[in-house]
Amino acid sequence: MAAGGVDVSRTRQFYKHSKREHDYCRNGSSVVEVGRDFDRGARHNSGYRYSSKARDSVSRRGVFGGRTGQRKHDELSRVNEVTDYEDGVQVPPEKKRKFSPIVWDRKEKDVRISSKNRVVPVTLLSPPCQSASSLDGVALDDASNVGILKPAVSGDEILGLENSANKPAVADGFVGVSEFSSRADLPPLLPPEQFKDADFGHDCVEEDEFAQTRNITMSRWASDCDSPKDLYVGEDFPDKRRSSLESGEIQIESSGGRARSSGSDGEGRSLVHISGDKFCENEFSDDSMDVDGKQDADFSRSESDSEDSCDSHIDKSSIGTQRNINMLQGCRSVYEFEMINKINEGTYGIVYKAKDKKTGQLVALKKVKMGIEKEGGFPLSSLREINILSSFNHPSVVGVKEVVLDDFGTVFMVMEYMEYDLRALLEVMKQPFSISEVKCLMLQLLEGVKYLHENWVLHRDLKTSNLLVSKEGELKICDFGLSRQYGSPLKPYTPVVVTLWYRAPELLLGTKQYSTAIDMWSVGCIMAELVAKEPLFPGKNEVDQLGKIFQILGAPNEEIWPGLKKLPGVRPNIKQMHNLLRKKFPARSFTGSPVLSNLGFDFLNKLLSYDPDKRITAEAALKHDWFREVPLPRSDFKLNFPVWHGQER
Ligand SMILES: Nc1ncnc2c1ncn2[C@@H]1O[C@H](COP(=O)(O)OP(=O)(O)OP(=O)(O)O)[C@@H](O)[C@H]1O
Repeated sequence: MAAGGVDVSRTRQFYKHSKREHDYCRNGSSVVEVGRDFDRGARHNSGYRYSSKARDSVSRRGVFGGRTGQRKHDELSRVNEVTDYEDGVQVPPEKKRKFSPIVWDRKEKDVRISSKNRVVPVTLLSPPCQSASSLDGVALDDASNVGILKPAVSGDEILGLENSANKPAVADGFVGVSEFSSRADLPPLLPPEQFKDADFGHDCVEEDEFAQTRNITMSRWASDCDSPKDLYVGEDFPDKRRSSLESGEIQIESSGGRARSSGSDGEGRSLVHISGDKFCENEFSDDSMDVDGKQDADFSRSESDSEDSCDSHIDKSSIGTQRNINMLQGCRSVYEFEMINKINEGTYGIVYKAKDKKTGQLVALKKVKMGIEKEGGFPLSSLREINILSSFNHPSVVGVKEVVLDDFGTVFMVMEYMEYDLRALLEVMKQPFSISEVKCLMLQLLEGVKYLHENWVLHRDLKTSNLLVSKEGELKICDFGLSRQYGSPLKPYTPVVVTLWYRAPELLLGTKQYSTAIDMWSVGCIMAELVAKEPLFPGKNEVDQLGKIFQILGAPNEEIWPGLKKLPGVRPNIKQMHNLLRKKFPARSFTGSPVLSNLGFDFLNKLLSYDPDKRITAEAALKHDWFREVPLPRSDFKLNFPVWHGQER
């Protein structure tokens, strides 16, 4: 293990030594670009150019506007629950202080949401410090209609949130927000151990079920203010019930409404606040608009909407380096973009390539699909994604510039446009990536994952189709719909996360207290896929998935994975005891098998360690000697595939 980290500047030096050429680019000629590419130069305008300088500055400056390493250390060391790392593996779960970049404020503010026919009072927790108070957000009313909040100026606000129908309250989907009729109804906080032996499965309640209130909150990500007092959500905080909330979780007030278990009629009031700015009055009567069809290749409409900005009241100096600076420039209309083509469709959104008519910049517009979660309405996973992405600023995390709306209230996330995703790329490539290219991609991925984990976010759905790549060879993590913040001590979360093929064994075995190691397992699966050009564990269901893992890595036992027998999940009947990973990735091959050097194999093994506490962390992974041996990470990595049309993609 190297003593120092492989930071990007060093990596770039490594790259320079690499002479290997792309061996796959010439094979991509059958793919034809159909979409119009208006402004290639503008691709990175809102994002972050992949330069060593810029990357260094991001890693040096810390993440949320000036939290220093020392400070972090002090805060962490104030408690006796610190996760430590030795030789890059997580030392068994000592506890660390819950410390999350999002802290929900505690002072309540009465706010009313203006509905077409009524004004709904909701409780808005005021931001912890001044800079955050100038921020707006997207909100849901009790009918799960989305609105964009006006900046708070007094305790008695009227917010422009149209409430068109008395639909059931916020969908939970993966998020599973608890609702209670009032604060007084809140059940007592259950300690995690009471959940330990609970059943789980597809009905398993998500972490938010353990949240006790539904309060509108303000993201701390919107603020530079990070006094330790603000950050503590633990014993310092008088209201234990609220302190039990996983910090940073989207909290929703539900008063006079229903408890989910009661299944009553959705009279409750709910509001979710995510960072943003600018009050936009919109009608949210129709939750979807067929952009493909009706709007055709242009979102044409009056362009004057975009002029309607509210910059004036924003103290930009207080915003720091966070990405939500873009959201502060006002909520624009989607008609200010010209749609070029559909790129792809996921569970939660349809992604279009579009051009900003004003700037000519290419963007990706992700249209939020309404009503796809259990209770209909605006999906909380999308709120979560917007909240997280608009707060993050890292070259390896896809940038969200702003949120725009159409006339029907459909929400679109405006993201920086990336030409490829890794899954699609692997499918069309005839040859696998070279090792130096894999290293280049892995370094970028690990930097992004390290950034997320340092900021207390688990992605929970890392996979090749959620890794976007630009023609310049930049990799960016996308799709934060399943991601969530975590804290310490760990709380029980649903194990039903992460796409099956990339799901860690502890999740498959039903653990509810998991941490960053689950993402690292996914990173291991991704690395194997990049090297071999095919998924490592393509299971058909959860038992089959575990079987595939056991067949290659050998069935785990208590010796290599202490605590294994306590995990509740079903084990496939596989007696294979030997680790056959080396056979799959030999040091040399004459048969075309993907090869890995000893260091490469050691690295992959550490990513795919059964025991999550021994699994390598992102930080340690970046320091692994594999990145320092020849072939070095490629410095001039570019992709020459034509950008294929959405339909083909
Ligand atoms: N910024 C972007 N630039 C270009 N393509 C993108 C961008 N964001 C997403 N895509 C494409 O759209 C696809 C779906 O995006 P995304 O994963 O964010 O949607 P989703 O609905 O959350 O998907 P999932 O079903 O995996 O949850 C991606 O796999 C990628 O191909």
